[in-house]
Amino acid sequence: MAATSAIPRRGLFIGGGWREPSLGRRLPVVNPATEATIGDIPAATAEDVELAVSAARDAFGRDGGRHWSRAPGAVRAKYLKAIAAKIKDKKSYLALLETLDSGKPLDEAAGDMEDVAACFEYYADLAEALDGKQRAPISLPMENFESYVLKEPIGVVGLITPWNYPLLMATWKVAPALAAGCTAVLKPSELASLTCLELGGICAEIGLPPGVLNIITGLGTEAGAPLASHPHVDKIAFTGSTETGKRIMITASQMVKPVSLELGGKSPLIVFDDVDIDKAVEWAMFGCFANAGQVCSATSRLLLHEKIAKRFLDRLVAWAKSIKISDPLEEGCRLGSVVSEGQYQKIMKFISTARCEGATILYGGARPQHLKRGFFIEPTIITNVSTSMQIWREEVFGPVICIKEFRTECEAVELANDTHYGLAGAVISNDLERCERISKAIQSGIVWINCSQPCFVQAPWGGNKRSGFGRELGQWGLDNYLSVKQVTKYCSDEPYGWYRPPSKL
Ligand SMILES: NC(=O)c1ccc[n+]([C@@H]2O[C@H](COP(=O)([O-])OP(=O)(O)OC[C@H]3O[C@@H](n4cnc5c(N)ncnc54)[C@H](O)[C@@H]3O)[C@@H](O)[C@H]2O)c1
Ligand SMILES: C[N+](C)(C)CC=O
Repeated sequence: MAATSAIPRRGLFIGGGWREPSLGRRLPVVNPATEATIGDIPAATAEDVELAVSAARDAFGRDGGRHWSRAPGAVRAKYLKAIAAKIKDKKSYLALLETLDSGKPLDEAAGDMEDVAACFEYYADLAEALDGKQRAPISLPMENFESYVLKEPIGVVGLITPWNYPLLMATWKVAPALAAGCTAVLKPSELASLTCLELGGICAEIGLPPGVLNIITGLGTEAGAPLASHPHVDKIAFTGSTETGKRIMITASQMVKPVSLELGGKSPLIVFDDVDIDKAVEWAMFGCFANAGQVCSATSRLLLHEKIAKRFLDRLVAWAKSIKISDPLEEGCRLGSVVSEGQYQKIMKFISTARCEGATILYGGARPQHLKRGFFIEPTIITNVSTSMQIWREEVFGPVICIKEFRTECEAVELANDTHYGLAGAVISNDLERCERISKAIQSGIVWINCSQPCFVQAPWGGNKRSGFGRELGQWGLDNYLSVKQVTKYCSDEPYGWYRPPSKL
């Protein structure tokens, strides 16, 4: 079957079924590796948001919540496990769609699908465990009172997600939200929505109660903004750029609506002079060239100890030259295209500005000569960078690494923290005590020691500073969708005794 004939034509997934968008508009889907239009997705607007929120609200309260929001966790777990099983069955097909939509190598997309299934399974287990954690007693200093805590689903949640790991980033929100008993409206990125729409098909196949998950595709301004401002949405969980995150926060503040924000980054990787250079080079490459550098936590600022800088850069260039850049469907591809023409232009502009500001493009910086079509960019290594340059300060979200040297540990930490962002950081050294010191000193939500980027569903994920707040994954991911209620009981037979009783008639 030709790859493009695999693109299904979907509607919006609302109330358990497919609907055409109210205004009948659709957006083209462009394969960024070939520049060919391969399909289209529905363009939802405020009218569709209204329908989706209403379906989610009905599902939340249906029959007093007995079938979903107040059902035993084991009931919700059964659905989450069924979704995971379907994802595994359809892994190759979903990976193909993800690659055609986003340009990422097929191997990477297949790995993402495994992570998607694992995330649904993980939150199925947490949904089952939730009931056993209810009514946790609180120890009080007064014997005539007893208190316990209930964890309740927040309500209808709006989930707005980006294009770099389309189905995986959506799953990090959908799985815990559903496990908690919330009902949801998911708005994936207009640049890559195909696999999220397929998730709608899977929900229908496994018989998820209608309205529990609704999926609306469309532009941020037309579909995302009305979702964020909707008065019947109880929380917004957002992953995307810091600029959009700020807008969402302003909108949500009007209704004092809780938000969690997973935003951009400009993360450092510090490499000391006591390391195996080739091993460290591979982590540096994985940290900034995997997924064509379109990774929120990419370690795109490389800090090299001056004693190894020259040797390290020679090896980095040699390794970078050996990366297979090709159509992402080709076996062994390790660098596909970036997601869109807009992203391609944006990255190229960053590179040309770096050059104009006096930085050296040590390697790459252009379209690979053997690829005449598609939004491909060579892995790009930039040196002679000063801390005031745009390339040092701003998130590129492309296969571009910039490098500075340091002499002392103190200088390395200062350079690492010289950013408004605070998502991740990494250190490579054989001195583990030094690594521990640095992991405490780096101002970020995630620190990797002797590696960069590994990500586990059990461990918390999220940033500090302008990288956002709130944590996804692990138990923290479930807590994002639970509201904590204190229940306190007076349990003495005696009157309280604060007021004097009125005299009897
Ligand atoms: N911290 C993390 O875990 C994490 C993970 C992945 C990506 N990211 C960040 O995401 C960014 C790249 O993703 P992107 O380009 O899709 O980001 P983006 O902010 O452009 O878009 C993200 C989502 O927000 C929607 N949106 C846009 N404008 C909106 C508005 N006014 N109101 C409501 N919704 C709106 C978009 O349609 C999309 O669904 C990078 O900055 C990256 O670092 C962060
Ligand atoms: C969290 N991760 C690395 C899968 C995607 C961030 O962009």
